[in-house]
Amino acid sequence: MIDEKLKSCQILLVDDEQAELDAYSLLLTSMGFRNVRTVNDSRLVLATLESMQSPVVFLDLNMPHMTGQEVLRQLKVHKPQIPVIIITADSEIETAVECLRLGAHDYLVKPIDLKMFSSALRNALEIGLLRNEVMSLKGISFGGGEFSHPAFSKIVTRSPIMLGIFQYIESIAASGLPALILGETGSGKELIARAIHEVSNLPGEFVAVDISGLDDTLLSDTLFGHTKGAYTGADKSRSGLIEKAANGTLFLDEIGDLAEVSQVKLLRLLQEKIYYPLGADQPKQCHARIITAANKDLSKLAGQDGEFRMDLYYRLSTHLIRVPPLRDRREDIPLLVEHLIGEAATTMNKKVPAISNQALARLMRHPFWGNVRELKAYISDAVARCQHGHIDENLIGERLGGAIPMIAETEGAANPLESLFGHFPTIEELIEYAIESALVVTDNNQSQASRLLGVSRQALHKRIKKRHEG
Ligand SMILES: Nc1ncnc2c1ncn2[C@@H]1O[C@H](COP(=O)(O)OP(=O)(O)OP(=O)(O)O)[C@@H](O)[C@H]1O
Repeated sequence: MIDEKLKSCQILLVDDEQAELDAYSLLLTSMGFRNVRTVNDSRLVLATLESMQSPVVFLDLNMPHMTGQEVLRQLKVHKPQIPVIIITADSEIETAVECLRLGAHDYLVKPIDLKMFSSALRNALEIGLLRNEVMSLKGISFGGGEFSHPAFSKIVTRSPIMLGIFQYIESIAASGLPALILGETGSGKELIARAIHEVSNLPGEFVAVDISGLDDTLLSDTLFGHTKGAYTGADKSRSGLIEKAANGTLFLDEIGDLAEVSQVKLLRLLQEKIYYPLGADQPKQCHARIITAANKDLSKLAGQDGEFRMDLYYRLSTHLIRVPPLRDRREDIPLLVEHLIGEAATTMNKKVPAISNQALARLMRHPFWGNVRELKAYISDAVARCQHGHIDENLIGERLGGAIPMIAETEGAANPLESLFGHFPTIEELIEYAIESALVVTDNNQSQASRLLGVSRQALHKRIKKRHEG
């Protein structure tokens, strides 16, 4: 029997399978528990716990993104007072026992025996309450969502998803295994990669390389280096970026553009940790951690389209981070605006201007297809042009004028496209409009605009040239 006081305690169920979460929720509700919450993405556990009072956590072991073990390690650092009950399959008992060593309160083997379930839960609830009483008597508090590592101070955010990513970074930083960062252009993937490097405390350098537009020979030369005489003009041997990143991190951006033959070389590098400089017979050892990023959904490219090798995708995405676009974390916009105004004013040696509420509201409604980079361009422009220490709506509106409006701004029209063009546009007009908007969003950077449009830099350049000629 579980007494009424305990039934008002909070319980968090963590499992990637919704059916399991539903079944345990139902069981707990039928036992009289009134405060049951569920999380199906293990990266969000810490963020969810921020708003819970002395809960007990039921944790599945086998989950994507972060395993139960990784979550447990994180909880033991940030919320050591919370009792965690591991739910495990028969085949995972060894791992469950390891979890007990890491500080889990108990474990239950599937299929769950109701009596065992009830007694483990009562025990955990009592322990949890006791720990909280002791902590409040001693005036101790844990957590609070603080990320003290200086690496995180460069990433301005208060989005729970981004804070969940910080927690994830803390737990994977030390593993040294490859990480793949997916997200739209300008969303902060490189900042995240740098944060992983810094939190890892590796002695070597962080070396970033944008591999889009590099053919296989150029890529091999850049990463692997060459021996003297490897090709005409190679009059000196040169070590590649893998060597430069030794004991540090090699960050390969735009990995989705990697040619098929280069994909094979990268796979070998990840599997065997060796590579051959151009012209060399002897392999060299790779001592760098590999982090990659893409603004295309590589899992789709690897899946349906087969453009990207599935085996390589799995290797690269041992740790996987999806950075949300800015329009899905609008709560970050005011913070970023304030930060970017300060940064721009300092660079331009100007007094930090204030921004009007209307100007901010205008930014809050904007879709930001170019994400933080686009916001940064608007703010730098506004700071440069503002005259009396004040950024008003006009200053922002002039810049946003040429960009794609949110669908909500065209509400009321029979069709948003008709309202935008004054008639239903042809495909050609839509393409022209998309190109123009991408150039506005990226501040006329053709390389970034081509990424935004999903075409090669050469294709965009050709199109713009044709337009000028015509
Ligand atoms: N959360 C943030 N806080 C502060 N600055 C940010 C943030 N996110 C991005 N930025 C800034 O926006 C710009 C773009 O960020 P970054 O280069 O990391 O994006 P990206 O996703 O790697 O872009 P791309 O896909 O084009 O390579 C940089 O100047 C970066 O400093």
